[in-house]
Amino acid sequence: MTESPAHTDLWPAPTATGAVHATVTVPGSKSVTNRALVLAALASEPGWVRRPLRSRDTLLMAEALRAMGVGIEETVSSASADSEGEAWRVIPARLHGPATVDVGNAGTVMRFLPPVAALADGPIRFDGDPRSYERPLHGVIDALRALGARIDDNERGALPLTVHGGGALDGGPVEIDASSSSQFVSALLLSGPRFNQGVEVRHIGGVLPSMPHIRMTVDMLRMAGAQVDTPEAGGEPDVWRVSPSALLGRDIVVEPDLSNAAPFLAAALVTGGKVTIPDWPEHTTQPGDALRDIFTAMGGSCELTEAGLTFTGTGRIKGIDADLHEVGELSPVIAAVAALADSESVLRGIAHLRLHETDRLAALAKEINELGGDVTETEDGLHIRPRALHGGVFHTYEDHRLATAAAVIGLAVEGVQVENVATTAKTLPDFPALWTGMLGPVAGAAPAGRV
Ligand SMILES: O=C(O)C1=C[C@@H](OP(=O)(O)O)[C@@H](O)[C@H](O)C1
Ligand SMILES: C=C(OP(=O)(O)O)C(=O)O
Repeated sequence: MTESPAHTDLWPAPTATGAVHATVTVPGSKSVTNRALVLAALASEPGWVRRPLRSRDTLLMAEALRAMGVGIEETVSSASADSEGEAWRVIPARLHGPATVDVGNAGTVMRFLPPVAALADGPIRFDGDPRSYERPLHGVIDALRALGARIDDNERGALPLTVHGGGALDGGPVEIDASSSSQFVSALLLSGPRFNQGVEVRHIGGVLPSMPHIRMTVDMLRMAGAQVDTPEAGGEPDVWRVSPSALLGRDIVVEPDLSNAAPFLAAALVTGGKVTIPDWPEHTTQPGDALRDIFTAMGGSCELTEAGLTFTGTGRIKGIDADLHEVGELSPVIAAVAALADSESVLRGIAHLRLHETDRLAALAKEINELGGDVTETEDGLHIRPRALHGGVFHTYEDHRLATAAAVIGLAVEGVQVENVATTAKTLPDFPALWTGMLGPVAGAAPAGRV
C-alpha cells in the first residue's frame, strides 16, 4: 500500500439516526461513459453520449480525446421527463499529435487510450498521478508493440510513456496476460475495428478478473456496428476477435453507475431501511447488478419495479463467503458492510485489487482494524470477523471506493472521520451532498433502528 499523501481535511461521516428511507438518483456509469467516448471518437460520423458521468475520470477522458483532435461539445437541455438532460456531442476528426494526455489515476484512460494514440499521427505523451506509475500497463504496451506500434516507455513498462502514432496500425493476432486487469483486453478490443487487420486478443495468464467489464466492451462495440467474436458465442476460450470496420456514430444514453449505487444500497442494509435507485436497468453488463444477489445474501431483499431498484434491509446483517473476482470494484463497500455483520465473511478472488487505486486489501484491513475491527488479508482477499467498532480517522489513499466504504461504516459507528472525502470525485461528483441528502429530513428518517 502506498502512503496516502497527507490530507488534513476530515469529513465527519454522518451517523444514521434511524432506518434510512430514501430515493437516490445515482450519476452515470464511469465505465459506460468512457467506452462511449472512445467509440464515438473512433467512429466515422458524429454521435451523442447522453446523461454522461461528469467526474474526474470521464473529464480526463474527454480532455485527452480533445487533445488528439476530437470535438466534444457539451450541451445541456432542460431536464424534464421527456428530455435526457445533459449530453455530449462527439465529432470525430483525424487523430493527431503532438499531444499530452493526463490520465490522472483512471485505469480506463491509461489503458484505453494508448491504442487510440497508436492510430494518431504524431507523438502522444501519457502522464498521470504518482499512483498511475505503479498500475500495470505492460499488457497494453507489449501488445501494441507486437501489433506494430512505436512506444517509448521505461524499464518498468509503465507510465509515463510516449506513443509515436503512425496514423494507422497493422493489428492482427496478439497474446497478452490480462490477469492483472481486464482493461488490457477492453483497450485492445475498443480500438480493434480501426486496426488494418482488426485484432485477435488471446489471454494466456491466470484467471481474468472483471469479466462483466469485458462483456460491456463487446456489447458496446457491437452497438457501434463492430463485428466481435467471443468465447461465449462458441469461440475459443479466452480469445476475442474484432474485424476491421468503420464504427457508426451512435446516440447512447448512459446507465446510472451501479457500482456507485453500492454505498446507498448498503445504507438500507446497515440501517434496516429502504433505498430506491431510479433507472436501474433491467438488463446490463455492469458488475454492480450483482449487488442484488450479494446484498440479499447479506440480509435484505430487493425488488426491481418501474420506480427502480428498491432494496430493503431487515436490520440484521449476515456475513458472506463470496468470490468477487468478476465484480472486484464492489469489494470495498461489501467489506464495510461485512465489518458490521453479525457473522464472519470471506471475500475471495480479488488479489488484483492490490493494484487498483491503492492496495485495496491492505488499506481496508488497516483502516477497519484501526476502528477496532478484525480483518486479515488472505492471499486473494479478506477475512473479516465482526467486532464492535469505534470512531477514528479512516484514511482513503486517494481511493474513491475507500471513502464511500468509510461512509457506510460511519452510518453505524459514531465518530468516523473520512480523510479526503473529495477523492470520491474520481467517479462520483458531490458524494457528500448525495449522502447527506439521503439521510436528511426530506428523505424521511424513520424511528431508530439497529444503529
Ligand atoms: O473496464 C472498466 O471499466 C473497469 C474494469 C475493472 O478493472 P480491472 O479489471 O482492472 O479490475 C474495474 O475494476 C474498473 O473499475 C473499471
Ligand atoms: C478500479 C477502479 O478504477 P479504474 O478505472 O481506475 O481501474 C474502480 O473504479 O474501482
